[in-house]
Amino acid sequence: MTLKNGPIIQFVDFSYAYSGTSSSALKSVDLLVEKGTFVGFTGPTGAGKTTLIKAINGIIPHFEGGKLTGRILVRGKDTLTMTTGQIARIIGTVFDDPEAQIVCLDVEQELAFGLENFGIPPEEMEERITSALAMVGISHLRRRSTQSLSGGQKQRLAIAAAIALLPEVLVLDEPTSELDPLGSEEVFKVLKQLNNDHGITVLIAEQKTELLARYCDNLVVLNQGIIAVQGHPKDVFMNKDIIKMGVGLPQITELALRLEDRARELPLTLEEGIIYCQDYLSRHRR
Ligand SMILES: Nc1ncnc2c1ncn2[C@@H]1O[C@H](COP(=O)(O)OP(=O)(O)OP(=O)(O)O)[C@@H](O)[C@H]1O
Repeated sequence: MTLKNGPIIQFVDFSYAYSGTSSSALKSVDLLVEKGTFVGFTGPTGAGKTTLIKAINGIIPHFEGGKLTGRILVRGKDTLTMTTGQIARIIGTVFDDPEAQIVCLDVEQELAFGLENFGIPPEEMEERITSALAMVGISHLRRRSTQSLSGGQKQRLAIAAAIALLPEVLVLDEPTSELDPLGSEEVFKVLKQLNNDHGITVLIAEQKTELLARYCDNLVVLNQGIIAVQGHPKDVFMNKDIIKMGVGLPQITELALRLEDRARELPLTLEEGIIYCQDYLSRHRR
């Protein structure tokens, strides 16, 4: 397969079992992520999404141990030969539980902490902190104590702390789990903006298929540790197998499938849904 911008992350026949378990959480995963793309990972609970994220940023196997075969290459280099510090220079991570990620007492310190660890000069830190907070819409919280933030605000802070480090790749494990629909949409908008304007490759594990449908260039469905389906969201949601796996379709897509089993082209977004409904009504008007 030829990629316009070349691969940034590559899984080569990668399998992994957590220590003390006999069955593999990921099985023979082959995956090529093109630099600059926005890739979503979804699948039922226990499918291996978190495991895949932890394998990309080196937590697996560097911290988790376990047994693996195959390779993961980041910018062409095997993660086994890199330290987690070296991987973190390329890959920023946001977990679903911001509590586990936030270590400082106030918002500004939280961002400064990562920048100091990366040896960013003080004169550059100010600009990075200001722009990262603005990008996720929490500039007004700069002086607040991290303990006083709501769950959603903490999630935004965790994202700001990751993007302040200007990673080439951002991996996020359900970063909108604490957010309402509007807040979730805003996070995806921010990620898309980072992807478009700064060329940051975004890899996001997420259950909210409406958002994945709207924002991803490529969608990967995991099931029982294997890549069951992957491709453009439109093609992935056309595949009926994913419903059997328990992957929820975007509501508008589900509506179209209920109206006609063989819809010509499935709508994925509200805008496409409106066009689809107008077309459906004109075809079924007596
Ligand atoms: N630390 C661990 N030790 C042993 N087994 C684990 C560990 N973490 C996850 N697993 C197992 O690995 C498999 C994949 O889990 P993983 O958390 O990657 O799935 P997931 O798709 O992220 O699920 P969810 O949507 O529920 O977060 C599951 O069978 C899970 O029970």
